[in-house]
Amino acid sequence: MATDIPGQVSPTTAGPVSDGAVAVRVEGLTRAFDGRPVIDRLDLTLRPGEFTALLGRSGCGKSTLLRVLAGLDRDIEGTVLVPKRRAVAFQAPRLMPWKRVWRNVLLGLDGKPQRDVAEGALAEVGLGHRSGAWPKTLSGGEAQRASLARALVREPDLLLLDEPFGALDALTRIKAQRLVAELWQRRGCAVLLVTHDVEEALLLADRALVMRDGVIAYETPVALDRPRAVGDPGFAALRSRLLTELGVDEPVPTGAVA
Ligand SMILES: Nc1ncnc2c1ncn2[C@@H]1O[C@H](COP(=O)(O)OP(=O)(O)OP(=O)(O)O)[C@@H](O)[C@H]1O
Repeated sequence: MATDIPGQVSPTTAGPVSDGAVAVRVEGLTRAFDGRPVIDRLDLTLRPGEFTALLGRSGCGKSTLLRVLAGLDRDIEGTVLVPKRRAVAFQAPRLMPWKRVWRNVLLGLDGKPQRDVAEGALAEVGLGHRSGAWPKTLSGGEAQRASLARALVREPDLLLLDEPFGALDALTRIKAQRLVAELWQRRGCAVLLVTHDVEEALLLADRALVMRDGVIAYETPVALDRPRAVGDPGFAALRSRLLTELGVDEPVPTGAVA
């Protein structure tokens, strides 16, 4: 199931990954820009069906890592093994304005465009009725759902999400988070979600990673029952720990004596 993304400098060999126990295996990954390594001998394993959130301060290399896993950046050293079937959705929905929504969903797929396949994916994200619409007539949330449908139609074993809710208003964002949780539970694919939002990570993920200094510097399982709520027992302790790892001090609650 795994496929190798060769680095420009000959990659080191990885162990067997097609045993079904691993969806992604990254070993000793390095990516430098202008001689400065942004990712520096990073190791990472994702299990099939696992929902993982990737946190980290701005500029730490989260998107760079995601682009490598998506196969969009091959100028790397180290070993990257990922499933062949993978899809990515970015913060900007990246719809082609001159193509109707259903054609956008099928963009880049091989074979004859099958509208019913696109409409199946659009229905899954609650957008079946907008299949024939032009992208400019969609709201921000609808465009983001179309972008998710474009990812789903690829039937990914690995879904890569780069801050897909970042530009949405608070209410639309909550709905989009619920949709992703539903899709993940239905599809059973591994998900790697890049987010700035600790609460979002804890609402959705099985495991949260913190990237720092070019590596995964901290990780924790998120062993909270689903569906989750911010007020759940255990939530606050995990949030506080993750914020500390991100170098953010939690505000002292109003009325508390510092
Ligand atoms: N194509 C590029 N050329 C040069 N530098 C780059 C390139 N892409 C990324 N970088 C640099 O690599 C570092 C990591 O960028 P990246 O976008 O991966 O960070 P990030 O953690 O996703 O940040 P943010 O949370 O702000 O989106 C930054 O310093 C960025 O300027």
